Amino acid sequence: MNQDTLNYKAGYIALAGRPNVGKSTLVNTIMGQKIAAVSPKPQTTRRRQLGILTLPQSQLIFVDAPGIHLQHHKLGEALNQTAEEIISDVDVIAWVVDGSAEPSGDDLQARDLLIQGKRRKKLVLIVNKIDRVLEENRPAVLERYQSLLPDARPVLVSATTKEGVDELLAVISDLLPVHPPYYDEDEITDLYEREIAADLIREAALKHLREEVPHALAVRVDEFKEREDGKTYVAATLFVERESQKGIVIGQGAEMLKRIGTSARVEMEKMGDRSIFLELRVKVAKGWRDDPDFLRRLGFEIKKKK
Ligand SMILES: Nc1nc2c(ncn2[C@@H]2O[C@H](COP(=O)(O)OP(=O)(O)OP(=O)(O)O)[C@@H](O)[C@H]2O)c(=O)[nH]1
Repeated sequence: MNQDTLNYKAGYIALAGRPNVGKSTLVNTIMGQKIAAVSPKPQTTRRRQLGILTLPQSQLIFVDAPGIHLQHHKLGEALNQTAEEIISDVDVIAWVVDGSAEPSGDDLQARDLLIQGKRRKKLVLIVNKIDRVLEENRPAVLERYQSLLPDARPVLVSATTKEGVDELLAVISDLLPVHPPYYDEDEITDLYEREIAADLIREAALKHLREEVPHALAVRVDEFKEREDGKTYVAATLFVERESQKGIVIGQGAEMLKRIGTSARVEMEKMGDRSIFLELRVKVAKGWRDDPDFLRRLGFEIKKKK
């Protein structure tokens, strides 16, 4: 074993914060490709998202914890529970906040959840969106958030301009335990392809449907396989709660579903650099948001790290 292998660091990092602070955008920036669903609407991240960054000296496994929020549905509970469980199972917890906004009640709620599960965890404070903050105001913004989590190592970043992102990676790498890499570089793509496909389809649906159905929509990827003609065949089901929503998702003459399919396919092709044949269908699953079995099947469960 050479020196490098002995000092290699690897670990899990939870990105936690209220919805819309830019967690998904940050993961995408760090990974340099589209991994997590990004949308201007809050609460797009419905389940555990992973981006794994393998550097020469460290492997950073990002867990994009769901936006922590209160909701009456069981889905809300599942989201909060997921966040808690993720946090108890990581090496570093990063509290992501929006530096262009004042700290809000939701921020504090997210922070309290982090502190609760803190036990021996390393903390990082990621103040995002600093491209929207004037240079001279940045120290004050940093101080305001830092006073809310004084034990954390603070970093100012912009997920959109990439400012501060290298420093962030250095700070996190520094906090990780010495550990061999958890994943081979090749393994990473296969592992998450289906999940990424489901997210891209969901994202496309949210984009086209606007306010009409979003929260009642779940996506399951049923098939994902390479075909002999070189295309990748992907079949997925969009679940809605009511017949009327099914009609909206399909649209007149299946126009809406076609539009969703095209957008999703384009994004999937961009990401994977290959041709995709995408088949979508829509099904009604009444009350799926309150059905624990359904939620579990869609991936709202915690896989323990290996
Ligand atoms: N100006 C600016 N906008 C950003 C930055 N990071 C994210 N955004 C925008 O903020 C909005 C929310 O970003 P997301 O990445 O979807 O937020 P999120 O925290 O993952 O939200 P959920 O998925 O709902 O938990 C999007 O419109 C992003 O384009 C940033 O550094 N600067």
